Amino acid sequence: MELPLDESKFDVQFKLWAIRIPGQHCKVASRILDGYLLNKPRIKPITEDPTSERTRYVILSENIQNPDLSEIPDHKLAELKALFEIEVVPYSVTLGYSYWTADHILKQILPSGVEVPSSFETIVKASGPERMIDLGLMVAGHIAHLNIGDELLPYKNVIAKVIYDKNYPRIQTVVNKVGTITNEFRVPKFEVLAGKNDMVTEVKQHGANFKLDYSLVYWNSRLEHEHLRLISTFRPGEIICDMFAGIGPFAIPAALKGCLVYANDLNPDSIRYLKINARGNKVDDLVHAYNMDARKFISQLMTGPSSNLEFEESKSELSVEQCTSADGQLMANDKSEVKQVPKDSLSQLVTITSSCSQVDKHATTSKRRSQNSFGENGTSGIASDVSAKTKQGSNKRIRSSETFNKKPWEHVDHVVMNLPASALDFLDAFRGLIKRRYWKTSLPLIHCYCFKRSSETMDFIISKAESALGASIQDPVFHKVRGVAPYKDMFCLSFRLPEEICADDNVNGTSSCD
Ligand SMILES: C[S@@+](CC[C@H](N)C(=O)[O-])C[C@H]1O[C@@H](n2cnc3c(N)ncnc32)[C@H](O)[C@@H]1O
Repeated sequence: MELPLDESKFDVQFKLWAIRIPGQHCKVASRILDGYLLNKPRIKPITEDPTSERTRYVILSENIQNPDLSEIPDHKLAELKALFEIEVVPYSVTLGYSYWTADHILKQILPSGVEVPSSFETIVKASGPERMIDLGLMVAGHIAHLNIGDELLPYKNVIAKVIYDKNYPRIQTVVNKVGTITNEFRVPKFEVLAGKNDMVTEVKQHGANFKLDYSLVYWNSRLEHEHLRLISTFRPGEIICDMFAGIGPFAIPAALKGCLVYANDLNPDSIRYLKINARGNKVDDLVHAYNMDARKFISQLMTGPSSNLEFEESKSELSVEQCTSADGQLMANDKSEVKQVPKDSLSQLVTITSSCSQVDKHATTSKRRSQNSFGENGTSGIASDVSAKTKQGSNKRIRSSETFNKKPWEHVDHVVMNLPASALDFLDAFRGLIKRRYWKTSLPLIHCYCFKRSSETMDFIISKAESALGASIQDPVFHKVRGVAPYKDMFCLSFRLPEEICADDNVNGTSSCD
């Protein structure tokens, strides 16, 4: 059984020497003794003299072991003696649990050979975006998420307590992932090891705020840079289709940048939070949220006007605030009106936000969206904020309006598919989907996330994608997102949808893919 943490075990007493000096000489004395003073983080080497208000103690380094100060060069001592009479006194300092850093404490608790990362302190110091540190530790809002391996499981409570104690109040809940993720929503099971049992938190990423229930929806702070990278390739006014949107880490920032986003997720809780976040970030008019299987979503969205007639009709009926139930059927509107949507009807393709045909509204929205921290025109990230803020003029707004007037079976710029374990398989949904007789411009760019084992080649990944699409891919671009295991990396495969996937909608006797 795991023993409780005995904090007194970390007490370390330092027996030191100090010089008692008149208060007015503190500054000059510390200059003269530079290099010979106690040098410990957060401990001041000049301190009160408990016996007199007129004098101070200058605490000397632990390297000074003799009261005759023989380790200090004579000329420095002579300089001091010219100012005041040197009086050396014993001084003892006890540094305890509250003083030591998390990595210092964990190094002492955990078995030898277990590597405690030196970067552990980043969790304390990180004031900006969430950071990943070792021990399987990830931070989302007030939650520290551990992924403790079998070897360290006997120490899980102590590890959690140290993380909690050393990072409170920034961290208020420490959880450990239990078992492996088996559900299709990619949400782990957690046990709370320290702090309050509160899994609803808020995360800020590059100017957007995300609210989420960490126990109900997928969230991975380690994808922050990838979200930013991909979004930086979107331009204001573009139309984005996010097939596996989660709570919106692509969708919301893209909308903040002035894109129109069709965002879908199978998890009703993700869609509930996506809507909350769209509204919280004031982009609910640019984010259209859907709750269904991605294949069904993309085919209903892009097939053509016939399937979307009902899609359009259903939009006005449905609502904003809630859209939850196990099968995603039960939806409630702003005024808490609850509607039952017939299962398997086209009405499942429900937009939960206001209509995308409000062109004027979008024009102004695009203007407003330029006031955010996302880069544009392929520039990466925060550095381009300033240009995004200043450059976006009326031309862009007009262009945005025109683009937003197009239907998703006429024009989509980017399709995001972030379900790395199986997104490649979902590419079959594009076979025969787009009808050239409706489609107005070049086909969309697909950004399909996947895992690649070290035994696999890029060609193998492409051949998987091509066989799902039933067409060959030109000029594929691979971007390595991150290593997920020693022999497994996550990649983003980007390519333009090949013309061959267009439906053979040979209405007038000619191929409409021409
Ligand atoms: C890896 S997460 C990505 C979420 C988000 N795009 C991000 O970058 O953080 C994959 C998401 O796909 C959703 N999902 C899983 N299977 C799905 C399916 N068949 N259709 C639609 N969404 C699905 C999950 O609920 C989850 O939110």
